[in-house]
Amino acid sequence: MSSRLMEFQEQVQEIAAAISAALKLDTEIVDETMTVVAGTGQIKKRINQKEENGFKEAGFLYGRVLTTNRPFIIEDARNDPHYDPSVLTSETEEIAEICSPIRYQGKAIGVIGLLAFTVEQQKQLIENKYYMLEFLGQMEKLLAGKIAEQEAIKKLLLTTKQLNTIIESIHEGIIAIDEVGNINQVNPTAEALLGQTRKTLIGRHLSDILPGSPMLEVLTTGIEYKEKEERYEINGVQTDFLVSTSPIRGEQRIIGAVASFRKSADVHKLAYSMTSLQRISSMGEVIGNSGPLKKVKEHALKVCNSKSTILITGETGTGKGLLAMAIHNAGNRREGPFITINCGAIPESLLESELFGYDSGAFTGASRQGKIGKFELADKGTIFLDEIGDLPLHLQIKLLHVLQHKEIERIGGTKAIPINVRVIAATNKNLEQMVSEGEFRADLYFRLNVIPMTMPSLRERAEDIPILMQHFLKKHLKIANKYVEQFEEETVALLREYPWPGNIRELENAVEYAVNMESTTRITPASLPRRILNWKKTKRPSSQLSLKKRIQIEEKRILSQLLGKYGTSVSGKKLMAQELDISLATLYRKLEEYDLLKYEKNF
Ligand SMILES: Nc1ncnc2c1ncn2[C@@H]1O[C@H](COP(=O)(O)OP(=O)(O)OP(=O)(O)O)[C@@H](O)[C@H]1O
Repeated sequence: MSSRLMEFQEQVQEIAAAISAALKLDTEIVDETMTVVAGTGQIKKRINQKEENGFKEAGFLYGRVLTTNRPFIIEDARNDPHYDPSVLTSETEEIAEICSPIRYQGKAIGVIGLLAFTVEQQKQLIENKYYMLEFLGQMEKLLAGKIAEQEAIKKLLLTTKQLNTIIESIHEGIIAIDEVGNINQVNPTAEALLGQTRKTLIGRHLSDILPGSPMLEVLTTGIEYKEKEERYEINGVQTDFLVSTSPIRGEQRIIGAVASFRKSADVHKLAYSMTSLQRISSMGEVIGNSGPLKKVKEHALKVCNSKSTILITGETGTGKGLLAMAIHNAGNRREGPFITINCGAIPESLLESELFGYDSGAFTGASRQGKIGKFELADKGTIFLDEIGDLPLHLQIKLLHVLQHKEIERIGGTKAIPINVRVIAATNKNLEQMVSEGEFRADLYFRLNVIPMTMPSLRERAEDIPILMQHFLKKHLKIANKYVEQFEEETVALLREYPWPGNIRELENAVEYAVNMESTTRITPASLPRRILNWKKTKRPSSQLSLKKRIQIEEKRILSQLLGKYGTSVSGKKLMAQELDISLATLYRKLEEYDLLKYEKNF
């Protein structure tokens, strides 16, 4: 690191030359390392060399000035034991010198010396020594002033650089305008949000870029505002921003304003991701290895990157919501939001604004700033419309419009907002029947049903029950902080037989209940919910079923298993028929009889 004096060597040299010219003596200026920073006449050749070998402690002249922080007058250098001994060997030829420390903030940071090389100069120096000391004092002040100025500039440059780095890297758009409203600074985020480069923005009047911006009013009122929702057309698209603006005050008046802004939708998304309890769910979390479930999962992985609408049907609690989330997380939208809306759980009067949002002042009581809807929130992600069968008819029309035109209109809004959202809908209702009864629009049904999927009921995938039981046991032992080793065999047998009308949700609840009730280390049937125990009591034991029924149960089990093995393509069915040694027609009849053809939808 160079010394303070070295940092502006050029100016120091100018001062040295000015002193020399005024006093007709050679001038030498050294820094605290005793390196010659500037010099005139004979000293010039010593510039950048060290005086007294740079050794302050030797106690020679400059070392003494620096360590004692006071001036010295040497009237006869050759006979002064404290002068640099190099004069004795005639390496240096000065014969008298007056020198004074250069102080900055009280500390000696260098020495300024006036040197006499001739007897005449020596005489002049001795005669005017006090005047010269006084003069050196003035020069010292001048140098200290220069250093202070230089340091202030350095500090300012550093602060400006730091501020610029902050502005450049910040994730909010920043625009600064001058006192007449011309843009004089923008950061890269502002360029991205406004869809224009710095080159095209700087120098333009703000009203050309953001017409009607209240930022201009701040120039006259001087009143700042925070987080105001403002709408501008950016490259032909209506975009809402949250803007905060502050005036920049000069000595007497406002000399500009600076605004920071973000896209409203991004702010909402951030708030959503920070507050949502949404779990990360992958296809691996859809537990089960049974043929029917495996097929669904394989199908889901095939369509996860497509933009087409998926309609998942299946009984309540079969994992439709879980599958939707897993599809989202497996696909190329996984970085985007996954937004769920339960069309059956939200009062009809609120559902429309929940889905589509509303503009400020759309209706009495509407918040002044308007509200973003779930479709906008799901931009670049997936919206999961659960219980779609409960969507009222008038909203079915609106949803159809959204699916067809890929844009939404907020309630009370005048402009269409384009959206990029993948729709996954789910229902446990029979939509086809609802369509035939006029309760669900046929056109919407077909729009939704582009990729149909059916979640099998737990009864149809009973072989998954043990693995699900283990999964939920582990989960709820952890939550309840309990220790239970296993299920009693009798418990497993009972849970495998139970028909599970509430499917996996009911199974999970049963395991959770049992974990809480059980006081031994194995889960006994007695700890199961009463409903399941009562079912056992009232049910006819399987051993009492007729032979025909028992054969049917076994036949269905074999058929489902082979469907899982060969798939439902025609060639798969041919192989199945071959293995079972029956005709293809008989196989079809049996699949129909046992309601097994519906899995075709999953392929
Ligand atoms: N295969 C599975 N593996 C693990 N957990 C599952 C599985 N399927 C469902 N679950 C769990 O069961 C519960 C019910 O699932 P989900 O809510 O997805 O069902 P649903 O079919 O959407 O129900 P509804 O029709 O009532 O909305 C959830 O807690 C879910 O995590």
